[in-house]
Amino acid sequence: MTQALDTQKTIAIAVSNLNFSYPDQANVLDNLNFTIQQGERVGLIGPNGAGKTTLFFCLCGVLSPTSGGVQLWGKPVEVGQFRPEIGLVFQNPSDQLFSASVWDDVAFGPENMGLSPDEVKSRTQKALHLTGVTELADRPPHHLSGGQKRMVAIASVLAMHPQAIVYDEPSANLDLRSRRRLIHFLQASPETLLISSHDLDLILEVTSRTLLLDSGNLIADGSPAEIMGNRQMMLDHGLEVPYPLE
Ligand SMILES: Nc1ncnc2c1ncn2[C@@H]1O[C@H](COP(=O)(O)OP(=O)(O)OP(=O)(O)O)[C@@H](O)[C@H]1O
Repeated sequence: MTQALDTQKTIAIAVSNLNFSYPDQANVLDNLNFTIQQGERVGLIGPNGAGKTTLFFCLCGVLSPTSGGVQLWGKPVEVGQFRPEIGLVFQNPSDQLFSASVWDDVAFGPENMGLSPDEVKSRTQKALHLTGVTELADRPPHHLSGGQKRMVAIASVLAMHPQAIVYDEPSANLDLRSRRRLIHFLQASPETLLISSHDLDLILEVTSRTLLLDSGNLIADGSPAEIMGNRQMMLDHGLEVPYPLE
């Protein structure tokens, strides 16, 4: 009994019989089942339109599944209910940044969690420091470069102290130096991570388990080498074996 409870405690994300259809697009997610253990670092790969972003929106309660569901640490996700234990870094950081200054954007989450002004300040400072954007604190987010916006968007999520973070295409539009910095940052991140990307080298460097999604179906779930090194399977799903696995 105790052992069963302990095992359950370590499951951070549980997806059960998850189906999702948009009003004009049926079966975008087709009966997905998987769990992610606390502390795991998982890469989600798949061609354009596979359903990766839709899955992330279901995990974070932005979209309500057509049937089935998601549990975070054993508690069902309800659409629209704020779950501070999971954070979502959007594909386009501009979708996440809306305040007059970087500081205000990063402080927004902790403020809305009802934390004391001292705690909000301390979390904001720490998140800006961790992401290396302290010097941008007074700048308007819409004046920043793509790479700077990305790190501010990550800071705004970190300030809420989530235990799991879902990153949607985190290296999109980053130059080589910013991408390398992001990879180092992700490698040092202590949270449970689920990262979707077409940048398979990043997935290889940062994660230790790969989920392959295509047409809303979970095609494969295994080690990065086993999945991304499988030339035929990668080709069948519009992907290529990343260079280090060739
Ligand atoms: N708001 C929407 N309304 C209707 N259909 C949508 C909507 N958003 C996405 N879709 C459709 O759902 C499917 C999955 O899209 P989704 O954005 O989840 O895929 P993705 O794997 O994240 O793709 P990409 O790699 O191109 O970002 C696609 O066929 C897409 O056209």
